[in-house]
Amino acid sequence: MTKQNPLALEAESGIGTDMAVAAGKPKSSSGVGGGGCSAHKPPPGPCGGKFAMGSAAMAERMVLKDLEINGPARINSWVDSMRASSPTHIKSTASSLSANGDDHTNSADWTGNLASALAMFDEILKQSEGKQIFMFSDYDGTLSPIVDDPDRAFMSVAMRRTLRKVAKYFPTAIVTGRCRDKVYNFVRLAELYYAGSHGMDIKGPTKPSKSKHMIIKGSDGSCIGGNSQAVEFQPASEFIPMINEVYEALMEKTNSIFGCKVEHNKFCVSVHFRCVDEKRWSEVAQEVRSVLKQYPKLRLTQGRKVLEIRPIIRWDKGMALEFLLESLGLDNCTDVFPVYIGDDRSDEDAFKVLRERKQGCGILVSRFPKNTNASYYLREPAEVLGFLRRLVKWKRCSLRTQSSQ
Ligand SMILES: O=P(O)(O)OC[C@H]1O[C@H](O[C@H]2O[C@H](CO)[C@@H](O)[C@H](O)[C@H]2O)[C@H](O)[C@@H](O)[C@@H]1O
Repeated sequence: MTKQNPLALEAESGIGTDMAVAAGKPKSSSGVGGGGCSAHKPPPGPCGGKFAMGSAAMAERMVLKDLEINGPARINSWVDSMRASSPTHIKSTASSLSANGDDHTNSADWTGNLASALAMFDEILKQSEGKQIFMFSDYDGTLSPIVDDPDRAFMSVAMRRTLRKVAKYFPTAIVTGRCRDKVYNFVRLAELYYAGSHGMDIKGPTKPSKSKHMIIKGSDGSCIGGNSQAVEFQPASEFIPMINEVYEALMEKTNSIFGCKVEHNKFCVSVHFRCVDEKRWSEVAQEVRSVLKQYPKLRLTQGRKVLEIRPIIRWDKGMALEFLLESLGLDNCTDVFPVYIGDDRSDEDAFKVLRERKQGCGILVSRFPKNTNASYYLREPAEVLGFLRRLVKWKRCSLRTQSSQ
């Protein structure tokens, strides 16, 4: 396997940054490389592969981003960007659509763009023939519907039940921008892999699974992978003090903006403006910028009515996906078919990885057409549930057929 260092800066690759973060001098010495950080666990990759580099070495490779900092135009462009990424939905005849007002301004449909993963279900199965499906899913907007209060983004009982069945038949991972503990509290399935904080906090199953997928056989019958070893990885642990500091500062600065909510996601921070009057979005942007100016080693991306502040390391959901495959010894394996389902911009990194690897498939959850690296779409979490149920049903049937032969 080629040993590359993926843990370099976004700025070096020029990928992934949705909004420019104002550059300035570091506020204090408590940032990268500063004391008091939680211990870094080396990645458990079976062959010390491309994820073997420690986060200290990664931090050394950091350089500042060359970003604009001044002028009112800058804030205007932030607000434009916030609007573009979260346009208010104009109520259309499709009355069930977007109670959350962040899909699209028109009622265009997917027809003619991407194919539905439900309609193409048999084709997806055909592609996966003879391969081990590895299920990856985002959480918010994918397994749970988007709601105003991020603390109340519960998954339905049916979704949880189905996810448990999915995990019985396929290695299954939740990959989310959320703090890992928080998403775990929503999902409460110990047999899953979790990659929280946009993949910067990865942990394998904590419960021995009764699953039927742990040993994966190669076409010659040899064992090519399994989850025999514990998976745990935190490539951004040095950033914890900095993230804590930024969280406190953002809480204070946005305190007076009604509806604004700051969420601590351990290795990143989310500033929610879903419930903020649009007239005050520029204030949100202003305050976030004023804080981020002090932290050149943090960057800003956008999700659905949320500004996400995270370390400027080259690490994202796509790399988390690759890391998990490698941890299971499956990264070079053609007998694996990863299926990644997600609704957010950050999920595009994972879709892109699959597209580039020409492996598995990405499924975008969206009611409206978007530019995407995914291969299929599902409209909403209810359709995700339908897809997962079909997958379970199909697997059960094929196992039954196999055992009766
Ligand atoms: O990667 P994800 O699991 O999609 O996480 C991205 C963000 O998801 C959450 O926010 C989103 O869902 C909330 C609840 O439905 C909604 O109120 C918010 O507007 C959405 O942006 C989560 O709260 C954030 O921390 C994540 O960054």
